[in-house]
Amino acid sequence: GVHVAEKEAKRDYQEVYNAIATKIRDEDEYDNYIGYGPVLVRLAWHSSGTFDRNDNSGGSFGGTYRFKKEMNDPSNKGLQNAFDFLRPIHEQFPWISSGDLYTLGGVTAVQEMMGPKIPWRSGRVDQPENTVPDNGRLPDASQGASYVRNLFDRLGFGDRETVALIGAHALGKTHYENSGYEGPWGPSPNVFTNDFFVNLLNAHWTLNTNKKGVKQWDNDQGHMMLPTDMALVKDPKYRKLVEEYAKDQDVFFRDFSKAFAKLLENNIKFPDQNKPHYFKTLDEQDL
Ligand code: HEM
Ligand SMILES: Nc1c(Br)cnc2ccccc12
Repeated sequence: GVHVAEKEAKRDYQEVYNAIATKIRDEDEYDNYIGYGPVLVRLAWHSSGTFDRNDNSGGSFGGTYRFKKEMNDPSNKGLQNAFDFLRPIHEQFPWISSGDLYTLGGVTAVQEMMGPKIPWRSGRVDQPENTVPDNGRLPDASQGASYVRNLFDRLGFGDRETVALIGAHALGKTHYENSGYEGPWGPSPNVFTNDFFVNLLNAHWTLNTNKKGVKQWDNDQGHMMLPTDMALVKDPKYRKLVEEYAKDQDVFFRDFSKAFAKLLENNIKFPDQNKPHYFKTLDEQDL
């Protein structure tokens, strides 16, 4: 059922943001100098993406990613790097819940990679191991548009929100050992832009079967797209939205911010007194 967030305690969440942001800035060598930003965004998404609006199960509230059943979900391969990155932050701020930490990590990463401000509320409360949702709720990359539409409908999202959210694939890369997809990183691996949409529309894509027998799209500049990425230009309704975001990065940023905040708060009711935080970036604080 829907969880009720606990009333916000007198805590300095900007301090936690700054600790995460400083660590992202310092540890820049991870993943061939892409850094930890993208994998932190993916952890926030995967810890929230287990939500099912049909029975109000899953979602970020209980921080259940910390249990091996969820950590070992094949869909979560590679996210251990984000979990290990956040461990010393959790030791420094033991009062923050796992769910608040995983989602705050994603918000910090988006903002420090020059993405839009993401409003964030505290109050998630760790839940016990017997509340871990079943594996298999996170999306399969080999599928087409109708699968994507159904999966994001289960998460409570329409077409606009779905296309905006998948725009996060401008960040980071696929890793053979994690998902069976291999690709040199995208056009802007650690800077948040609308390049994913520009790339989708402008490059010449060919479908290849890689060494693991997995089908992926490759282009002449060495970028790759997943079948579910390509579905966004094959489906006429999605394609309209891809064209809109490719033309206007500000509209993409506005829609992404709303959808990402909603994703991280699915299945949670927040008390009115828990106001959304709009965190300052390190640059804005001259740190
Ligand atoms: C149809 C929906 C989606 C599918 C099938 C999908 C699938 C994948 C796959 C297969 C990878 C590569 C993982 C690896 O090999 O390390 C990946 C990476 C990534 N995904 Fe998605 N994803 C989806 C939606 C999203 C959404 C909604 C977000 C965030 C809002 C997101 C953020 C990321 C990021 C940032 C990476 C790069 C991680 C890294 O560089 O380590 N994805 N995704
Ligand atoms: N950089 C990416 C591009 Br460009 C296209 N698709 C992706 C899917 C997952 C992770 C990264 C990417």
